[in-house]
Amino acid sequence: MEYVIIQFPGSNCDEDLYYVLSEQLHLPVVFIDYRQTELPIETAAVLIPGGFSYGDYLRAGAIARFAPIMTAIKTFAATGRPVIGICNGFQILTEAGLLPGALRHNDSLDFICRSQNLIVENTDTRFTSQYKQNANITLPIAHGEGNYYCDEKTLAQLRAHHQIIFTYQKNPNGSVANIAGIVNQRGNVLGMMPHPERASEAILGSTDGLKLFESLQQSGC
Ligand SMILES: NC(=O)CC[C@H](N)C(=O)O
Repeated sequence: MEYVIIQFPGSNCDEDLYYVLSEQLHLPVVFIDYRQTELPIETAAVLIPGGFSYGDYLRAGAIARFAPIMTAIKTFAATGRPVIGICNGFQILTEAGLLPGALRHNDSLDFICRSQNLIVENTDTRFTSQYKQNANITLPIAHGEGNYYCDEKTLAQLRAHHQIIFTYQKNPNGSVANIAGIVNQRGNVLGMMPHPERASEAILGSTDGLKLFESLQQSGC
């Protein structure tokens, strides 16, 4: 089985993800170009990396959602297998309708790049099983459009189904309910603004991100 990293024009965290999965966890990983129309038959999980797909023109993720590979990703997600979108990947997943809500410009209108303290709100997922419930972790954030928005009804549904996975300890961007990461109702699609791949090795200052990929590995993918 292979871990598949999607490369869009403007992706810039694809190599970081590749490094963590292949060099640190010794998992089989392949890159798939956004112009492809199919995923490998042996795909274990799809990872959409951070970056500035299509230069964030119109709205981050708004053009990438029309890329040829997105149809195959939707079909894959519909089978219940795991899809992770990190930062720009989260933006693409909301634009594509695979996750509810939207990512708006940070309320400060500044691009924010710094370490951020988070709370792991739900460890009963295939992405977070290796964390302790309510653990305080530190991951980097780096975004201009990380301000998660959804309406009251959607927020109530997210809460009712325990779909809020990560929250900010101190809200950096105006996100509704301090939301930093969510899953879909079925629990197989995760979107998060912080970057676990940038916190997966001691030399980077934090290894708090590694558990996310270890959780996925432990889930049998
Ligand atoms: N590192 C990222 O993926 C963030 C870039 C993102 N497109 C933004 O909101 O600015």
